[in-house]
This record gives sequence, C-alpha cells and structure tokens, in this order.
Amino acid sequence: MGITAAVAGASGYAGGELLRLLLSHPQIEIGTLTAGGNAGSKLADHQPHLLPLADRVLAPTTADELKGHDLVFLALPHGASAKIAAELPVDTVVIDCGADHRLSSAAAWEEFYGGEHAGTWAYGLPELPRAGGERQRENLRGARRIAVPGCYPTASSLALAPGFAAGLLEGDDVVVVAASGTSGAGKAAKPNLVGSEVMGSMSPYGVGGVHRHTPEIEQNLELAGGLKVTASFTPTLAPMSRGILATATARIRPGVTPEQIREAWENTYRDEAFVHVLPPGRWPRTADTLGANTALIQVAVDARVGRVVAVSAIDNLTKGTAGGAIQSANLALDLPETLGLPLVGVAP
Ligand SMILES: NC(=O)C1=CN([C@@H]2O[C@H](COP(=O)(O)OP(=O)(O)OC[C@H]3O[C@@H](n4cnc5c(N)ncnc54)[C@H](OP(=O)(O)O)[C@@H]3O)[C@@H](O)[C@H]2O)C=CC1
Ligand SMILES: CC(=O)N[C@@H](CCC(=O)OP(=O)(O)O)C(=O)O
Repeated sequence: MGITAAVAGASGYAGGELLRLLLSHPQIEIGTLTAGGNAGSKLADHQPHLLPLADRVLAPTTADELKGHDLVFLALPHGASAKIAAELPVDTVVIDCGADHRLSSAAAWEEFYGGEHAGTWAYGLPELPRAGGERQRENLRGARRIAVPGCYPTASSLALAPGFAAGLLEGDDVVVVAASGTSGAGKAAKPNLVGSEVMGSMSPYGVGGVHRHTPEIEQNLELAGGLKVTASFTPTLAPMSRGILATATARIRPGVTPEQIREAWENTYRDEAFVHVLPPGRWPRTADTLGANTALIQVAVDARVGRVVAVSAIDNLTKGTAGGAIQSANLALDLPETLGLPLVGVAP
C-alpha cells in the first residue's frame, strides 16, 4: 500500500486545496477527512469541485480519527493543532498549515498571538536560503513535525531573502506592503469580506506593526542574513479570491552595485523548481501563479533612495499553503520534492 494521508479541516479553503493537489499526487492516498461543526456531512456539501471525493463523509477532528495514517495535514484554526498533534504518534509526519508552531520566539508568540507558545517545529519553506549557505530544505528531510509558513511570510521572505543571504542589505529598515485575495481569511463569513464590501475596492488592515505575520517575516530574513531584522508590514485586501502580491523594500549597504543585486537574486533561485526570478523588465502578476506552486519574483534598485525593491506573487492557497505543505511532506517522506505539484497555473 502507498502512503496514506489524513486531512483535518477538509471543509475549509486550505483543506480543499490540499485535497485538490493530493488527488493528483502519484504516491499519496487520501485517507480520513475531518471537520469541526460540519463533521457528519459530505465533502461535496463544502467542496463541490472535488468530484472524486464527493461522497466522503467528514469525521470529527480527533486524534483517534487521524491516527493510523503515515501523514496528517492539519488545516485548522490557530490554536487547534497543538493538542491534536501531541496525541499523534511521534513517527507520524504531521504538517500544520496553521501558525501554532512557526515562531521560534515564545516572546514574539505571546506578543502577537497571545497565550502560551506551543513550541517550534521545522519551518516549511524549503527554498529559504540560510546564513552559512544551506537551504531550509535540509531541516525538512526526514522531519516528523513541520510548520507551514503563513502566506504573507512566504511571499515576502522569498522576495527579500537573496539580498540578506548575500549580505547586501541593512536589516533595520525593511518595509513590506502586500495585497491578498480574500480566501486568505478562510471560509468563515466575516462582515468586511462579503462581496459587496470587497468588490471594486482595496483596503488595508492590521496596520501599524500589529499583524501577526510581522515576527515571522523578521525571523525568516534573520535566518537568511544572520543579522537582526526589523520590518514594517502592512497587509491589504484585494478584490480577488486568490493571490498575494508582496512589495518588499530594504536599504542597500554602501558600495553595493545593481549588478551585485541582480546576481544575488538570480543565483539564489537558479536551481529552484518553483521560485523564479523573472527576466529584467517583467513583473510578477498574481494571475500567473493561480493554482501553481510557484513564486514569481522581480527585483529593482531604486538608486535615488538607496533601496532594493523586490516584488513577489504567489497563490496564497497553493505555494502559500497547501502546495508548500505537500512540498514539505515530500521532503519529510524522502520523495522527490516536486512530486505531484503543479508548475503550471490557469490563465486568464
Ligand atoms: N487561507 C489561506 O490562504 C491560508 C490559511 N492558512 C492556515 O490554514 C488553516 C486553515 O485555514 P482556512 O482553510 O483558510 O480556514 P477555513 O475557515 O476555510 O477552514 C477551517 C477548517 O477547520 C475546521 N475547524 C474549525 N474549527 C474547528 C475546531 N474547533 N476543531 C476542528 N476543526 C475545526 C473547519 O471545519 P467546519 O467546516 O466544520 O467549521 C474547516 O474545515 C488556518 O490555520 C490558517 O491560518 C495558512 C496559510 C494561508
Ligand atoms: C486576507 C487575510 O485575512 N489573510 C490572513 C492571512 C492568512 C494566512 O496565511 O495565514 P495564517 O495561517 O497565519 O492565518 C490574515 O491576514 O490573517
């Protein structure tokens, strides 16, 4: 028998995207599917696009239901995964799409999320360069507990990490402004997310350094550069269902040339299957990443102000959640990292 995977939170957006991708994964069989209040209903009531699984009945989200699989994906709200994971066998590969285990600093957790920190797991962003030359993927091979990054940190960290890894940027003045599609907020209805409020309008939220992805972006850039990073992060909501466009800037160190910047970005991702630095003059668009496990990146030097401007586009549900989760699962299970993951999106 092949590798079996359970998906907790199968009725949600992240769970639905996990299942869409797992349905075409050649080595993973889909096992138990669970939900919260919707346990007992059929998957088709929540994910009508997943026809091959339409008649599957959602089980309650308990460790007993999830046990007995090689792999468990948790696509649950923050705070729900730590308890479940603690009850699963230590040799089960558990991939948490939520935030509970992303941060290494308990103080940062308490400041931005509140409550007790549940502990730190291997961070699931394989392409992240680390000071010293390694990639984060080295920490994911054979791992049994993996924390999937937040969608904004995936886009923002991949955008700026090459400059930090090459020692070309100052860490004290990072600014990130990013726009997200509404699926980033999950399925639960929220008054500011109904169509009539979102259509034809863009709006900021979490302004003033309070969004909980801020310490995660800083943590990643610190790993890449080996120096302290402080970032100002502002998220905005865009009238689209999927996609993130992050514009990230930082001060360039004295004496660094535009050629060094270009070379650092191109060298960092030259051998990566999913992360692409576009040719000069072409800019990332969210539409070009839809449904694909890709991150598209471009970088420019704003010489007047001595800053680098890096832009990245991802699909928040694919590379930003479910695709990234499966990429990390492949590494944990010693499968080819790209197995079952789409490089090609849908257009227009
Ligand atoms: N959406 C995105 O772009 C991203 C999401 N994530 C993370 O993925 C996780 C899931 O997000 P998303 O799919 O968007 O959220 P949704 O609100 O769309 O789905 C949440 C899922 O969790 C289930 N659930 C809710 N409460 C409980 C509970 N108390 N116990 C058990 N199951 C419960 C829901 O079941 P039911 O239908 O029964 O309520 C549903 O299946 C979150 O941690 C989120 O932060 C990470 C990166 C990006
Ligand atoms: C548009 C929108 O609301 N997006 C979510 C981020 C989604 C995501 O990556 O995050 P978590 O796994 O950390 O929840 C937000 O800003 O809270």
